[in-house]
Amino acid sequence: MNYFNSLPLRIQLEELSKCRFMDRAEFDAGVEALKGKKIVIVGCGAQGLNQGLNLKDSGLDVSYALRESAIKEKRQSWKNATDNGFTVGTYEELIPQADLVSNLTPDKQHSSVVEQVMPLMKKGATLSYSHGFNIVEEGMKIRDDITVIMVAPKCPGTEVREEYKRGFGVPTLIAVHRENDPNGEGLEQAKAYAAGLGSHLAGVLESSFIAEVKSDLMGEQTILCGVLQTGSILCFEKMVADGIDAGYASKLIQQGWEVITEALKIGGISNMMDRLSNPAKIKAFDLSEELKGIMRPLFEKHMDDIITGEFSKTMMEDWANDDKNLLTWRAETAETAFEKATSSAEIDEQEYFDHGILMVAMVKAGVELAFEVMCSSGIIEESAYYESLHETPLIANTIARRKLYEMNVVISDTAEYGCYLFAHACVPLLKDFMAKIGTDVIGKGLTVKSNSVDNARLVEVNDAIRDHTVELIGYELRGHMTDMKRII
Ligand SMILES: NC(=O)C1=CN([C@@H]2O[C@H](COP(=O)(O)OP(=O)(O)OC[C@H]3O[C@@H](n4cnc5c(N)ncnc54)[C@H](OP(=O)(O)O)[C@@H]3O)[C@@H](O)[C@H]2O)C=CC1
Ligand SMILES: CC[C@](O)(C(C)=O)C(=O)O
Ligand SMILES: [Mg+2]
Ligand SMILES: [Mg+2]
Repeated sequence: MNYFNSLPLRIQLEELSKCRFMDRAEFDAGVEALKGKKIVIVGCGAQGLNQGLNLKDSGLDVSYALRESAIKEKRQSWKNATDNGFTVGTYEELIPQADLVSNLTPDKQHSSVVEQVMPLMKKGATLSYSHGFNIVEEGMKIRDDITVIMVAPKCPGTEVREEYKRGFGVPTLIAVHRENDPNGEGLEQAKAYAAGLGSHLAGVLESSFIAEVKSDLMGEQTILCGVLQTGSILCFEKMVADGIDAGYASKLIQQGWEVITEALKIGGISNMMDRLSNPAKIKAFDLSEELKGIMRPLFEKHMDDIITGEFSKTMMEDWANDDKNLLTWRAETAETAFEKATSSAEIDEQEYFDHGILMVAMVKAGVELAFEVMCSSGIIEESAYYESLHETPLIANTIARRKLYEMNVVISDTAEYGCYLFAHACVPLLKDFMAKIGTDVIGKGLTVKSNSVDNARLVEVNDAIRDHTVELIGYELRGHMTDMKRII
């Protein structure tokens, strides 16, 4: 039963809007609350491996419980854990001694994993998640003596590790399930876990399972993955159809998302737009306004379906149908012309902006729309910021490595499903828009020789960019991220 839908409206609204930016001083105790405790992570995939490595490097005692077949067959999860020197065992061997069990298996498996693990957990232990789907959308009930917490990095697992190694962290939402905090210790444990990941250096929000689930699903389906997938496919097809070399087009997109969104990460939409010449900025602004008009109903549909539970219902139907949609969409993505092209050509950093005006417009439109629609549904600005603007560069990093394949491997299966769902609706939606697009905004750059523009219009555009709420909250939140490391 859908837990969110079972709650009275008053509690739904309270949970949805729960979000408090935590002060760095609240983490002065570091990992103390988990020091000397046995942490057993179930699953050693994208989040499991990288979270475990950070926790171990932060001085915590981490081991991995894997299903028996993974151990017997020495599967990748077993290799991930053993190659990194962790103790690995079956549920029966490790779970009974665990003080904290972190469930980092795919969302689809949560019910079955929790049903196997729960009877083995000792009295008073803690169960942790990195995404609340199982609790919120499936209504999983956890034994009364068990504390249930969430530590959800707003980021792919690979970047959880990379940012930690750079001496930083990734913004993370923490929460305690309101039905399961028997000893009132959940928050201290979640804080210690987040500190072990390095997240306190980037910013931790004290939130709720519900706010995390609804905002996480929305971010990943739309701007974070859906828009980048849609944009990659459409921009590549357009360039090649207009005679641009496929190797150049492929590189412009594959690396372009990372270069463009690095500007976003450092200085928000304002800085990203400021990287364009005056005429190109005005062009990108106009394109993004048009894109926002076309895509807004689709963003709203995704948000509505996430809030009502319609999205989770249809995804769970696909789980029950052996992931037919997910696997078909995954295979189709592998066959797209963009995915198959080889990226070649030398491209200067500035050229990614000058020749990628449409990509800049897509990022701006996607970030603003995701942020606006999340906030209009009761999600707090800080949370909406992390799920839109902040995380986009981290996802773009994955495309820069090995295109859409890498992005879809690294993100969770839930995010991958939502990404394809969005892209399948968005690609046809933008057909007429793309028919009017020329190589001046994607591939070659504007043909104008001068940087001259009408002053009044430039002021109007700059004001609209800078006054957007995502910029105002972003300015404040980035102020807390002074340790952030540059990657370009
Ligand atoms: N991917 C990401 O970057 C993010 C993920 N999350 C959340 O983190 C959680 C983990 O996701 P993610 O890291 O993507 O997962 P992965 O798909 O990368 O890893 C899954 C791990 O679970 C194991 N596993 C799979 N099926 C089962 C099963 N039936 N029983 C036991 N173990 C199983 C796999 O090992 P094997 O098959 O060998 O047994 C593998 O080690 C999810 O809740 C997700 O929403 C949150 C933020 C970002
Ligand atoms: C972007 C998708 C994500 O929510 C994440 C990496 O934060 C996921 O589920 O993978
Ligand atoms: Mg996420
Ligand atoms: Mg997710």
